[in-house]
Amino acid sequence: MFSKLLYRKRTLIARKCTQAKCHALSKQTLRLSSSSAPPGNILIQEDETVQHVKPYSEIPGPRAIPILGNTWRVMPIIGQYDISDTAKVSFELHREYGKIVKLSNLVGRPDLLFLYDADEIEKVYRQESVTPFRPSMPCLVKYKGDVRKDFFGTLGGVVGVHGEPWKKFRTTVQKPILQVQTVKKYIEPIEDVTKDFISKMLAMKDENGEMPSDFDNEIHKWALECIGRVALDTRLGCMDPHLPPDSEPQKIIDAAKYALRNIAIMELRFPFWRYFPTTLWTRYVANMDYFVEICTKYIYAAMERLKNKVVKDEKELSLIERILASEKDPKIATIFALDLILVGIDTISMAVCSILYQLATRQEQQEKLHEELKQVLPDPNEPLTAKKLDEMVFLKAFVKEVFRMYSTVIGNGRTLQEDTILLGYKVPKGVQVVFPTVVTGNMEEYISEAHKFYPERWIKEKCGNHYVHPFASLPYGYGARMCLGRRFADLEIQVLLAKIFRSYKLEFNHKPLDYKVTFMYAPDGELTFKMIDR
Ligand code: HEM
Repeated sequence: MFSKLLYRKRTLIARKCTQAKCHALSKQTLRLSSSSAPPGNILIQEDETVQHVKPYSEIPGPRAIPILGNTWRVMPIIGQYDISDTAKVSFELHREYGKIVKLSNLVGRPDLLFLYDADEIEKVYRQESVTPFRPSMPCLVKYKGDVRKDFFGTLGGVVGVHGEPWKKFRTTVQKPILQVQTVKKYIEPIEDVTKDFISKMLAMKDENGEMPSDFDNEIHKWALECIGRVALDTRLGCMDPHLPPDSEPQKIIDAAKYALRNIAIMELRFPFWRYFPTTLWTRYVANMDYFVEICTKYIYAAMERLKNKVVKDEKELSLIERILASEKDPKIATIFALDLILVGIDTISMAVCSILYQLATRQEQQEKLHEELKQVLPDPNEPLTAKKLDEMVFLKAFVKEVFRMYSTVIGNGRTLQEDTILLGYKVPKGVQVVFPTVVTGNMEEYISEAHKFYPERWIKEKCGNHYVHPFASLPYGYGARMCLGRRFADLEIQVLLAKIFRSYKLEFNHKPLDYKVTFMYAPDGELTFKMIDR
């Protein structure tokens, strides 16, 4: 039995969607923490309708079986949900159970609560504390806090770290990495990397003018070269046309893929790795150790360079040099670099795979982009500037539309820090709430003509009556824990698209590809784009 609760619900409020500059209708309800709630099981809305607050146990969802709970559902062969296709699972749960779905009794982890209501997602985000808890990566928590406690000590970084230690670290690094001035300094270096990448693409064309079957790995190399320039202050040499499989860059890419792409398996299937060193866990640790070694090597080299540098103004310093100059302990820069490299390769690479595939299969839209680029860059060889990037309005809208329709990160989430009423159910603290943006970003209720690929919906002057709920599609998350690399991710994507599509056309003349989740949601198959001179 649960106690009786009584509270007021705010009425619907119509408001302009700030993100899309289009109007969105949103309703908000008040949070009800167990301590502040008056007793009762009735919820009175401002329009005086009465609704009952239902217990957590009544939330619909797949039924758990004894001993194996719901874990069996994600097991190979016997499970009904394929863990490698979490996007499909997200759609299936919504179709079968509605806007709130509970996956309970998962062995070794808290319940997962899938929430498909943008207003309620907004509520959870807006009510989060100054130390939001993103439920992710217990394997990384074990690695940083247990296996390599000797290295990390009390400095865990930001990824997989929570509470005060997270806040302290994030406060130290957030200002430099999110400052527009810092990001602008990297336009030229990122453009240099991208020019090298395009030369490489031209050299890679086969007799049909197509990219090789492992072109996605080439995109990973471009992404690593960019992030290496930002987080390690070095050019790692990924653009070398003859990189052997055991080269340092390829080993970093493989390690990042391994660390991220096995997370779902380690977290959702029976967590044997918690109790004894499984093969998966042993390889995970070896990969993470490799990251520690690489980051230590390059950050100490950057520190040595800085010692011999005559600096007149802080503005002359790179991102890493700023952190090294302001923090006594070089481990802060090393652990920061490790977090950025760990999550900054696969995310952006898969986003780029998806965006290029969408452009290559939407020739009309690609022409619009080319026309815009011709206007902003009449001379294709003139260097990019912040002002020119600002003027690429259609380019940015196209990227947002890909993120909305094919959400690269299929969802985000928060562990509730307090009991909360969600869609009329009393959800206890500790439950992990999942926001499946891959589904909410495609719901007609929140996005007009959601099924239509329409980049203009993101352009104020062109969106007409289209509305976008501001919490239906949040590619970089929201609030104090929002993506730390978002400014660099946007910059890298913009530079790449501007450089390719100003001078070349991409086509994809093969069977359409399905989307699938590895760690990110991206086209599943060979990206053999045909590259044609303009
Ligand atoms: C298109 C590419 C990317 C997407 C879609 C993306 C998306 C996200 C999302 C959804 C989160 C969780 C935010 C939240 O909990 O509210 C996140 C966190 C994070 N991202 Fe990104 N990201 C991308 C690229 C990058 C890159 C390139 C870097 C590094 C340079 C990066 C670094 C981080 C870090 C460090 C966090 C953890 C922040 C924290 O917990 O305090 N991301 N990202």
